[in-house]
Amino acid sequence: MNQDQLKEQVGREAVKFVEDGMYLGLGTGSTVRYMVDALGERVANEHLNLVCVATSERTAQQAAELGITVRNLDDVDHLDLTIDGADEIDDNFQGIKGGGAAHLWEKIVAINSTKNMWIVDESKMVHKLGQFPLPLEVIPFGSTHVLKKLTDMGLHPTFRMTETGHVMTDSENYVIDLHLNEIDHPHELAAQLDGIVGVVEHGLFLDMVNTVIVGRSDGPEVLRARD
Ligand SMILES: O=C[C@H](O)[C@H](O)[C@H](O)COP(=O)(O)O
Repeated sequence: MNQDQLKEQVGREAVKFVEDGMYLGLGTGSTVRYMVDALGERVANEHLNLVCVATSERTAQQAAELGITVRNLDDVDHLDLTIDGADEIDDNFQGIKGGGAAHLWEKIVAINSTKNMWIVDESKMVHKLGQFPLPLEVIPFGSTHVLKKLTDMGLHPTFRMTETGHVMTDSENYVIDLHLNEIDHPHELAAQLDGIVGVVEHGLFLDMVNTVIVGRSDGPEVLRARD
C-alpha cells in the first residue's frame, strides 16, 4: 500500500468511531481530507445528525460541500471528539502538528474537545520528535526580531515561504519552522516557546491525544494513548 492508501485506510477507520448526535472537531491535512470524505458518506447514507467544527477554512469548505453541518467553535458548548492528522508522534504519544499551517486552530479545537484522535500513516510514528521541522505561528509585526531571537536560542528557524511570499495562516499570521532534528525535552521546549512574545502558538501537542490510528499495510492499528 502506498502512503495515500494508508491515509485513506485510517480516514475510513476513524469515522467508525463517530456516533449519531456527536459534536465533532474536524482536523486539517491530506489524511483528514480522506476522513471527511468518509464522514460525508456516512452522513449521506445513514442520515447522521452531527455538528462539526473545522480547524481550517479548507476543512470547513470540504465538509460543507459534503452536506456536513459546520458551526463556529464559539457557537457550540462542547466537542465530544476531534479527529486530526499529525506530522510526527513519538513513543510517548507526544506530537508535532502544523505541517499544513493549521496548528493554532487545531490546538484551540483540541483543548476544547473531550477526546482527541490522531490518524496517521506509519511513516509518522517516530521514537523521538524533531526530524519534522517544528512549526510556530507568529504575528507578522516584529517577526524578523522573533526569528533573530530564535536563532540566538540555537533553534534554527526559517520563515515558511511560497514563491510569492510568506505562507499565511487562516488567522493571517506567518509560520516559522524550527529545524531541530531531535527534541530531547518537549515540555521544556514548549515552555520556552510559550514565553516568546510574538509567537502565537507552536506545533508541539503534548499530553493531548487519547487514541491514535496508524495506517499499516496489514490493516489499521488502533493505539490507546491515554483516557
Ligand atoms: O497544519 C496541519 C496539520 O497539523 C496536519 O494535521 C498535519 O500537518 C498532518 O497533515 P497530513 O495528514 O497532510 O500529513
